[in-house]
Amino acid sequence: MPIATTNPATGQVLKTYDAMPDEEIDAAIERADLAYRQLRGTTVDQRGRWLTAAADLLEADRDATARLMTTEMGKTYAAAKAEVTKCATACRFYAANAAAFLADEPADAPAVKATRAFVRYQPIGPVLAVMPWNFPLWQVLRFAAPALMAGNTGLLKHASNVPQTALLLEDLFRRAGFPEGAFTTLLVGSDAVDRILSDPRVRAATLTGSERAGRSIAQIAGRELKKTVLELGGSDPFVVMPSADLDRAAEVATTARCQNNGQSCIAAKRFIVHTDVFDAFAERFAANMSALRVGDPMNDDTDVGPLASEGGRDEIHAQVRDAVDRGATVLCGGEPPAGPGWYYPPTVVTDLTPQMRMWGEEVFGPVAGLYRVSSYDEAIEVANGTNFGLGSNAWTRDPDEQERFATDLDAGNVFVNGMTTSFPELPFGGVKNSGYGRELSALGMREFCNTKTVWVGEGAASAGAGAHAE
Ligand SMILES: O=CCCC(=O)O
Repeated sequence: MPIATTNPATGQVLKTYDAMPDEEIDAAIERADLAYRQLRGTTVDQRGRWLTAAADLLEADRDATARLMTTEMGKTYAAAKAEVTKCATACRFYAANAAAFLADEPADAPAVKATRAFVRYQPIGPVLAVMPWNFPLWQVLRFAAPALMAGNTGLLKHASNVPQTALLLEDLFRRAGFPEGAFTTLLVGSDAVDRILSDPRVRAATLTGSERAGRSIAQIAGRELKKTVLELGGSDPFVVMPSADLDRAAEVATTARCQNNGQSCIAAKRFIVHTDVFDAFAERFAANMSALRVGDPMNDDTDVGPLASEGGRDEIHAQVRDAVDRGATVLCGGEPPAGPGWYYPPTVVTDLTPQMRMWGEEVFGPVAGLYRVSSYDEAIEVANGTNFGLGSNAWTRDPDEQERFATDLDAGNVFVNGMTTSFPELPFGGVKNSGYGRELSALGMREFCNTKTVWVGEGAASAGAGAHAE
């Protein structure tokens, strides 16, 4: 895939880049390693000041950054502005909380026959981040903010269709004051990942992307014995039970499916509805989906912009066609409009069967699958019946059912009477083929720390648990 900015609203190639040669990659890794040695010697307060400066810059440059993201991958300008704001919030969150997250944790010293025992969190070095185009700023920031606060450095291999956003990120951290090399964008293709991750100076990798990309990174990291955090695809269930507030559920379902033009790993994709309320929900949902305005992502009144690539648009249309050819029913949408741009209308498909691609595959666009079930158990069976397990949503006003869904849904996130959303305060990640490890919260920061056990016997000097935070 060429490294290029191509406007999905027009199909026009706006800017292309050559991939970095190997010598430049090696030099960047060297700078990242040197910066790590420098950064780990700074205080958490200092790093917090730099990250706060990054938040200030993000807010000051919000509109221009949002325009760039919209131009590169087609999300609506309104969504892009919200993404920038969310990134600034995450930076402030980690600037404020890193000291607590990194503080020594005292353990029960007498139980382990020590005078003192504690856990200390320390950085591990340069981390490779392989990131996707769908939230081109947020996916990177949610790795970079905790990683830099912990004293690690970052090497970014971003998706090839968002090179300018990738370069903006490097510039952001430099302008915020982080040392040269603390965060570097590598304009490279995926063929360079093996070389980068095999370098002994690179200590770990995080990837948000496809299952195929996750397997590839995990293989290299396995060979090199390096830690990985993987956030892969999802085909999130959205279960609606008879006691649900149907108007609200149908409204949130529409947002949950079509957020980011339908291209979110945690978008609700499979709508599993109890037969008692199926028709009422389906009518509301299809009406809401049909009412969404599809068009130029820069227009304020656009709800759904183009898909990020022609291939992505063709893929979801092929999934819909496959379902229809095998007997599914389209309640709305289902045909891409003529004309320039990679648009696809909000679509609802029902009468799905396990033979259809849509049943088990992730659909990465504004296309909803609607499933009828006749009991709680059947809802759980369908909801858990894919290889994915990222987010999940359950709509019920029955407190017992709420409890049961929280336990029974096989996913990294369960949202009851709401849509799956990432928050800096909450861990984020999946199970099954949706990946492993957690981003965000204290857990996300500690994924790339050495969780060091310190045991001190008789006669030791008095450094110790409680205050230390690098
Ligand atoms: O695409 C997956 C992540 C989406 C989010 O964090 O909101």
